[in-house]
Amino acid sequence: MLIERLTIHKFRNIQEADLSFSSHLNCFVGENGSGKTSLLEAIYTLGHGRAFRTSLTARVINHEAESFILHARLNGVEQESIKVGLLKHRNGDVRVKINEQDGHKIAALAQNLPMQLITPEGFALVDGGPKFRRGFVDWGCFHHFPQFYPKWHAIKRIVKQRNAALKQTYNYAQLSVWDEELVRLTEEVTVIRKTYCERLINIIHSYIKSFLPDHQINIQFYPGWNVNSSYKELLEKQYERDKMMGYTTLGAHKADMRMHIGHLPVESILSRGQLKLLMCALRLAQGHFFTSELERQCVFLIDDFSAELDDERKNKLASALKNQKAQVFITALGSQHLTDFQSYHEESTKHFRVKAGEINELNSF
Ligand SMILES: Nc1ncnc2c1ncn2[C@@H]1O[C@H](COP(=O)(O)OP(=O)(O)OP(=O)(O)O)[C@@H](O)[C@H]1O
Repeated sequence: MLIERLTIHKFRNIQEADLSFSSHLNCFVGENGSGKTSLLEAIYTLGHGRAFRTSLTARVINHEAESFILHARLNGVEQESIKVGLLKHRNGDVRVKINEQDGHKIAALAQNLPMQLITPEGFALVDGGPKFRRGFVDWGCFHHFPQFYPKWHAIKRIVKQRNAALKQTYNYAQLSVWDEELVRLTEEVTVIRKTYCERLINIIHSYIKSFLPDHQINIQFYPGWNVNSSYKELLEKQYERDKMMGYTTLGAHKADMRMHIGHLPVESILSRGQLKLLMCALRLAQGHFFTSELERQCVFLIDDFSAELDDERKNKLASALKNQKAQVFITALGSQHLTDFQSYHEESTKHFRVKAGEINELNSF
């Protein structure tokens, strides 16, 4: 769904804001430290329950306030509008409202507001550890397969218990109490991840073809162990090693979406700008998947867009977003950094100036 209207109360340096958005392109321009990224973080928080630069609520509540409140009216194609709200207090209280009804879980916000984030912090998706790509894959699985998260949470709980047990003087027979359930859930979660990745990787390649036509990037889902072996047998075989290491070395908690050029990981070959394009390809592919397969339009949050991309690539990215009919929120220091988005029609674009935490709509820049 898309965000039609957003109100912000006491979020970082934004004291109060009441904003109506375009369902296409929304541009925010302002000096360093004015509050542009804070605005994107407020939107992100409404879709994830937490900000992207910190998971600590206290850091995003305005210094002089006890809580922040975010409200939005969401609209989808041929769908009734939904009102969502989130309050987080310094004392740990969290309230999620949907259509004026309290008591919802954060996951309900996420279901209604699929989002993709393209920021300098997001680089970890391509040059960081497996947990970032695993999180990315799981975000797609969560939206596509409702049964995914309960199973994945159960795996994480069992692995934690198993790791604690490995540090005690258990023998393998005692550990197998956990392993039976772990194997069953791991197989189920792996089927979901694999099914999703197969579809997603095809879409990623179509974007790579456009953004990085000179590179043959091999993308493969890695389930967390060598698939030629049965996970059950492997757990038994690995027992001595796991015991020595003090944790479960193989399993769904080690899954990854590996990206290579030849035999080398992409981060050792591609330039910063190319890695940024690859990150965009991944994010666009997931957005495309949400729109085409789940019929849920995606919101894109893009911060610090101009750095590291040449004009041709910026143009391609802008066109890809336009073709996807995504709702875009983009920030820049000055309007000159947004010229690649000029292909968007004036009537489908809204302009905002951000100054010392105040956000005002303008007729144009
Ligand atoms: N909890 C908070 N309460 C009040 N102000 C805060 C809080 N956290 C951060 N700030 C301030 O909010 C301001 C806006 O930060 P933000 O990151 O949104 O700026 P920006 O416009 O994106 O800047 P840049 O262009 O440099 O990235 C900063 O001056 C920061 O010190």
